[in-house]
Parts: sequence; structure tokens; C-alpha cells
Amino acid sequence: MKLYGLILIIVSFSMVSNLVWNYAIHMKELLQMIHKMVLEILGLEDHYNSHMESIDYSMRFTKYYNDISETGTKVVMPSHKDPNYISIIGQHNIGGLEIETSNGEWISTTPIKNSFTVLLGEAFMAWTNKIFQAPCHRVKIDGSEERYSIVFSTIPSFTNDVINPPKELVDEEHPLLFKSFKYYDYMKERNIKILCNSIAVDLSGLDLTCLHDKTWAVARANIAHALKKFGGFEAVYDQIGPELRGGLLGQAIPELFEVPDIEKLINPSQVPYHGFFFQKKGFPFLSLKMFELSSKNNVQDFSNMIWPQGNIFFR
Ligand SMILES: O=C(O)CCC(=O)C(=O)O
Ligand SMILES: [Fe+2]
Repeated sequence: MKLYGLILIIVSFSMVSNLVWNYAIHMKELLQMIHKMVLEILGLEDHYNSHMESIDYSMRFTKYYNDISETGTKVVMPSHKDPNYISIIGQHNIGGLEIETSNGEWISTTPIKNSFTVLLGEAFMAWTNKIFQAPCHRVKIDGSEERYSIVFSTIPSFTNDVINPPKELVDEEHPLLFKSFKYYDYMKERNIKILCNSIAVDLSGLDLTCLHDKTWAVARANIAHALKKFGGFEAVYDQIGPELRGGLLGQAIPELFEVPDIEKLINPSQVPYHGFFFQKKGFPFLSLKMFELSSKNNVQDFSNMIWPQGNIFFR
């Protein structure tokens, strides 16, 4: 009986580690497709390899705490633009992510089955010389339940972080709108400004071998339209099914945030906004950002760095 219990625990620990890793694999593939389509939209497909070489990935888990003393909906993450290239937000049973349209209206995203919200960030806006905007967004919930989300992002690599639009996007008619800047310097100085049920694009069944398929061209045309209008879209992507999404957002991440005094852990990273952080004092959420997602071992090493004694949830 005891042995049976132990085996169950070991199986469930490694399942969680696989959940994180499997989620990361699919998200990386989805982001590679989206970057590829966006470069095609911009006529910059030749830049794909060098562009992707300058990119890293990060994965952030956030818990929004409920506050039973207050009733009614309230903003739990203030309106802001993401600083990075492209983010894909996975909500679970509780929605709440809202995006501001160009005419100042807030629209809420509904986490429909197998869909994820894709948002452009400021670094990407600068890299495209503002052909695409980075939308303001916020999280608003009624506080009766805790909410968890995963933000999976492409970020400039730490060693190659100069943001400079490709020369093809700058000419007399389109003068350079942002001086070239180093992303991680900007991250240190940046003030988070108190600052998309948009359009659904079906990317299910697609991968980077489908470049010449009609479905690729259809998805790319929808993305072009959505990015010009909103700076984001809702990606339908059923490679991440309910088990993976529910396992991570419904179980593994809530358990991760159960670690006693988790918020007292010292930020273990030199990289700004990596490790644990509260985005803004006074807002009831805590985030953990993982990076160096290129191998399964890194995922394991990251959890060991935070919990030298080991952490059951990521083993
Ligand atoms: O939790 C969410 O749905 C979105 C969070 C967000 O916008 C962010 O972490 O930058
Ligand atoms: Fe955000």
C-alpha cells in the first residue's frame, strides 16, 4: 500500500514536470509559426532564422488572490503593454483578461476551448517600426475565486538584445520611429504605465512544415488583419488539449503557489522581472517567471535553483 502510494507520488511529480515541458514545446511551436507568419506579412521571410536566433522564451505563472472582503469586479492587474515581442496568454476556468481597442473601448477575452490570447509587446512594435501596435490590456475579476494564468512569451535573448528595425521597414515615407535600444536596459528603467476576444485565428493542425498550404495562407491573412486592428488575436490551437491545460492551470500551478511563504523567496535571477515578483504594489497577484526553456533539464534546474531542498511539484 505504502509502495503504491510512493509510486503514485513519483508518477504524479514527473507528470507535472512533463506538463510544464509539454506546454512549453507546444507554445514554442505556436510562437514560431506566428513569428513566421508575421515576418511573411511584413515581407521579411528571409529574416526568419536570424530573427529566431535572437529570441528566447519565458513562461510566467501568475496567481491572482481572491479578496472575500470586497465585492464587485475590480482591476487586479493594471492596464499595461507587455514589453517583449509576442505573448500568448492561457487562462483557465476564469476569464478576466481585457484588451483596449484603438477607440478606447475595453473588450474582454473569453477563454474558449483550446484558444489562447496572442498579444504583441513593445519590443515587437519597435522592431516593426510601429507597423504593428502593442495593445494595452488588464485583468479584471470579481475576486470570489483565485485565478491562475500562464503567459508564454518570446523575449530578446539576454546576450543579443539590441532592438533595431530591419532596414526594409525604414525609408523616407516610413522614418525610423524608435532609436535603437537595449531591451534589458529598457526593462530596468521602464515604468509600468498605468496604463482580444479580438479575432479568432485557427492554427490547429498547422506546423512549420505547412508553409505552402492554403490553411497557412488563410491563417496568415487573418493574423495580418487582426494585428493591424488590435495588435493581438485569439489563437485556436488544439495541440494543447484540456488535459494539459487543466493539469497545469487547474492543478500544478495552484499547488506551486501553496508553497509556504513563497512570496518571501528572494528573486534568484539577475535578469529583470525573472524569478518571483509582484508586478505592482497594491495589486493582489504574484508571478513566477521561468526562462531558459530550451531543454527539459533547464526546467528542472530552474526549480532546483528556487528550492534547493527540492520541490515536489516540478520533480
Ligand atoms: O493573467 C492574464 O491573463 C494576463 C496577465 C498579463 O497581462 C501579464 O502578466 O502581462
Ligand atoms: Fe500583460
